[in-house]
Amino acid sequence: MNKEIIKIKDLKREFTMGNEIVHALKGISFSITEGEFVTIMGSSGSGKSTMLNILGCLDQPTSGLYEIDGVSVKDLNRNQLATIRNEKIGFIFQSYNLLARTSALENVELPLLYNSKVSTEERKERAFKALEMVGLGDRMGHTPSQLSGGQQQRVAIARSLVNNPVMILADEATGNLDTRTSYEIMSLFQELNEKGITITFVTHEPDIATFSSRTIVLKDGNIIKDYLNKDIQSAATELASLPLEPH
Ligand SMILES: Nc1ncnc2c1ncn2[C@@H]1O[C@H](COP(=O)(O)OP(=O)(O)OP(=O)(O)O)[C@@H](O)[C@H]1O
Repeated sequence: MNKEIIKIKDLKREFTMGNEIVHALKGISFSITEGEFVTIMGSSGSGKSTMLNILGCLDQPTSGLYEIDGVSVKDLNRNQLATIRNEKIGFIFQSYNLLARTSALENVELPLLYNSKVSTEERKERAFKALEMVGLGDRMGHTPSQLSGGQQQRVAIARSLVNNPVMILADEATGNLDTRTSYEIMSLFQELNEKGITITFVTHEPDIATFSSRTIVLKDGNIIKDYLNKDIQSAATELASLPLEPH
């Protein structure tokens, strides 16, 4: 059986707004095992960002268990959380978050700059290999403005891979791309997943979710569906039956 990368049990996140308590996550439980490609989907206000922030160790739950790669994040201090973020998770954002005047290769090298055990030579070699994995080996000297949106997102994906994280966490990673480029990026995620990379992808777009192998649907802070996308047709049928409001 594959290793559990994410384990969440009865996870709650509450926010205080004046005299009111907002129950953003109402007692969620699920696991993600090594090699899975999971979409967390839901309409606006369903709890996706709250979930993502907790998964990425940017926020802590009010109660419940969250373990990543066997480490319980509860009670970890700031430095320990930062180490988990740097070493165990590769982040990908909607707006790529690349340094503007810096080449693709240097952008991909960034996560390794903080690792004193990696020599300059090894850093460049690993960054180049990551760029090759996303099909941009021939663009390593280009700055972001010399690349298309899809290519910029590929650089960001290479950057997320370079540290060999246990999981990639993508936040609306196709949100700035046209439909064709979005599908190309999702096909790239599928290729990476076939190489064994564990992916958790947050989106509000049902057609994007069909590229993953499993979909977890949130509504009002609860999981209302958690199913395997055995094929595109069954995924589409499942998604069509969901009570999702437009975003
Ligand atoms: N810092 C906060 N303070 C108070 N309430 C919050 C806070 N963050 C989120 N919430 C509330 O928690 C609920 C879930 O919000 P969340 O941002 O996680 O939803 P979402 O699915 O990511 O929505 P969107 O797709 O619009 O970003 C909402 O009711 C929201 O208003």
